[in-house]
Amino acid sequence: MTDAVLATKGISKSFGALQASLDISIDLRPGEIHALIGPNGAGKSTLIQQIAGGMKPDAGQIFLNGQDITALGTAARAKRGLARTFQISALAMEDTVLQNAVLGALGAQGRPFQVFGTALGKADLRATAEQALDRVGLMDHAKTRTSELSHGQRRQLEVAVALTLNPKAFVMDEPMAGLGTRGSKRLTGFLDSLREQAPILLVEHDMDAVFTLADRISVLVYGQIIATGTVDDIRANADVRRAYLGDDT
Ligand SMILES: Nc1ncnc2c1ncn2[C@@H]1O[C@H](COP(=O)(O)OP(=O)(O)OP(=O)(O)O)[C@@H](O)[C@H]1O
Repeated sequence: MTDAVLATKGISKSFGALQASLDISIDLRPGEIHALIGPNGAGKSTLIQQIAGGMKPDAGQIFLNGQDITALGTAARAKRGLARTFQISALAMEDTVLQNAVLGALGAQGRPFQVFGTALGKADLRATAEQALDRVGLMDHAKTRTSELSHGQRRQLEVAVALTLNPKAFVMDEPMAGLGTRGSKRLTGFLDSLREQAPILLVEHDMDAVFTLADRISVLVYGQIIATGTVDDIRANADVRRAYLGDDT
């Protein structure tokens, strides 16, 4: 598996006659943002779910830091440092920003059911949570109720919660969805800086964000990776232009 942080090897998954993933091998290297793009229904979510542990592949393996994690469930993968963000939001909207981050830190320690009042008092948990909030620029909003945050700030808070797990790799599912132009630009800048922390496998429809952020792009069409390469490689690839980007790009 060379030095890949996260890798799939020959992942396949079908739903009846529909082949949603076909022999997919991709990897995520230290410090990179690897974007996964493809038309609607190409199989991006299916692949991400198999990587995160919510869906079992019919065949193939998934490796985190060279270790085979295929048999592990979502929680076990998360504990090992696979941080999936931006699926249906797991934030507690009525709690404060700090409380959400502390809850994340609690989960990271395997104590998710500890009484909340006690948890906030625990200096180590609070320190972990505050450090994560500081990293994403939300410390000024620590006491703000989460429901009062903008969409973009909620995305940042989700990253902060993920950071309390000390992630080895991020898997991000459409972080730009629902954000306006300004919000997308801001989040793009933030994700750009986050790759130093841990590499990011990024599923995203916003091509401006993808072309700005991605070190490499893989293109998925009908369950198969048809190309992997740099932004320039992908822009110039005739198959990709035909299948996905349109010939006018
Ligand atoms: N649980 C399921 N049962 C049956 N078919 C499914 C299931 N999940 C996904 N599919 C089908 O698998 C194919 C791939 O779907 P998937 O959601 O992975 O695509 P996607 O690339 O994420 O699409 P989008 O960009 O619209 O989110 C689609 O044809 C979809 O209808």
